[in-house]
Amino acid sequence: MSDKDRILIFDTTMRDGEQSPGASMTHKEKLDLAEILEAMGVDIIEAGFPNSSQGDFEAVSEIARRSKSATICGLSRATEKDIQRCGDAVRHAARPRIHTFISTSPVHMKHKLQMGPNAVLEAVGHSVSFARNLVDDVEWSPEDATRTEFDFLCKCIDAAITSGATTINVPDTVGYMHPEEYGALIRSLRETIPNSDKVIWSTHCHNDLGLAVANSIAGAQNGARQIECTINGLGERAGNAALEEVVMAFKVRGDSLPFETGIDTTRLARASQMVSRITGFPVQYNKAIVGKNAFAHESGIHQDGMLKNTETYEIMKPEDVGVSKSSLVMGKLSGRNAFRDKLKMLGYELDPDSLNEAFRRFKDLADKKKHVFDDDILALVDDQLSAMGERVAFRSLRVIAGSEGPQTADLKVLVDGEEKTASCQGNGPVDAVFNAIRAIVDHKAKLDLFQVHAVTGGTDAQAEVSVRLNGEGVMAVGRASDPDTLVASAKAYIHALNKLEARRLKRLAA
Ligand SMILES: CC(=O)SCCNC(=O)CCNC(=O)[C@H](O)C(C)(C)COP(=O)(O)OP(=O)(O)OC[C@H]1O[C@@H](n2cnc3c(N)ncnc32)[C@H](O)[C@@H]1OP(=O)(O)O
Ligand SMILES: CC(C)C(=O)C(=O)O
Repeated sequence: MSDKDRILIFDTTMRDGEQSPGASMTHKEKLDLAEILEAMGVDIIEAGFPNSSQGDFEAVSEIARRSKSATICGLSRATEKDIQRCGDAVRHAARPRIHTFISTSPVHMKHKLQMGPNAVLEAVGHSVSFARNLVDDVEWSPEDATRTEFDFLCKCIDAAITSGATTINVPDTVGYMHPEEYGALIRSLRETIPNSDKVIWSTHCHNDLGLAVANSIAGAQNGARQIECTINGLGERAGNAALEEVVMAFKVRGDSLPFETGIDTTRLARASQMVSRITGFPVQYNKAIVGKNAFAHESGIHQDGMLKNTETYEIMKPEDVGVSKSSLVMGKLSGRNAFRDKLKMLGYELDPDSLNEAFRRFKDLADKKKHVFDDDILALVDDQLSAMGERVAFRSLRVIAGSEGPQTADLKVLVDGEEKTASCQGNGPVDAVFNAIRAIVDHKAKLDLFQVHAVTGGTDAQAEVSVRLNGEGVMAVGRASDPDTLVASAKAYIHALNKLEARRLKRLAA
């Protein structure tokens, strides 16, 4: 038996989440999402606001019909029509719940509802009793509870409990509270209101100050046993508490947060991707738990630590949230150990000198290029290995190109270790480069083929150039890559020339 207290996870992605501008979901998308949420172990799914439209009514009804284990809930104002419609939708579920609410703060009562406190108090009792006549499970929320006068809040909650509410939710509707305050509010309400132990206390925190998850946890620490949250923290304005963050906080910090949920955390990443796809809201790269970078490490010192023991920089395993593995992202901050590991993964084991040279070239490339992909590294090492021991070695190139002309290439190479330079014009920059090579290394071979490919996507992708030379019946293909197409062209030509020379010598020896 676990000694941890069970926290009910109430997902409101399809109700409060759908209130994010632009996040509306189709009938089919809601059904698919409900299936994922239920399979993940969400205890209560708030599937919509049935009286808001015929479409939402049908979606909530169908989700209720298809539900197996989860409680299916709908939201309604404190009006008979809303509550009746909500009851009609959720009644198809094995476990139906009506959630009804009314504002209790002075600003909401005066300006929005245009009702006095007594009328609101009366509406609380009436709405909850009306809902209780339709279903046994009724949740009541004082909207804007955290800006409500404490005594009035207690009166309203007392009326809701007396009228049959089974869950009391305490919304921080405008995300105004900080954790200590919110926790203290939950505790004071529980300590003040009669029969408070007969209901489940719930949190519903908005993220206007970025404190929604922290406030929800403070709520749990002070007696709340239901947390209302959404996948990816979706929701009105800055959103709600993110389900994945709350759940993983309890899982990872069980030592000091003695709570457990029924969530299968290995399904979190998939749910996040699905919500992002449905709503078209991208998940922020550095979003906790489900962001693209949540398990990615780029700097050398971190990568080195990760290679030695993943616990150095990860407090949870990526597999625990449904991400297949951590990634060491190769970039300008990567170190030699991570680079060596990456090469090993790609099938290369270089001697120390070659590794140093490859690492130097990799850092050069990373300075020029934002993302260094595996294919870039492969091209770079292939390039280096094929250039080893060659007679002609590329040193530098400066090209004048563009519409003004004349296109000119200033080339510097080493031939048998001796530096040679040439400056040549041509019919276009590539022609100028090849003319410069010909001017330095006299040869009769003809250019048979010249091809350029982008190694990866993006305008900063490396160019991979292939050059085929035909020297009196002996063919040689040279390849090289570089972010600069002209440099890659020069290197590929030189590579082909070296191969041709090696073959010619082999022939002579034979
Ligand atoms: C904090 C929250 O997230 S609350 C939930 C927000 N969700 C939604 O609003 C769901 C989508 N909403 C809708 O589809 C529509 O607003 C409806 C169907 C609910 C109501 O539509 P309408 O009847 O056209 O009213 P409208 O939206 O213009 O105004 C809201 C009315 O409800 C009243 N109202 C607001 N909350 C409550 C409440 N909890 N109980 C009773 N009345 C309420 C307002 O005072 C206003 O009344 P008025 O028309 O007499 O001024
Ligand atoms: C209706 C309640 C629960 C709500 O969404 C809020 O106050 O933010």
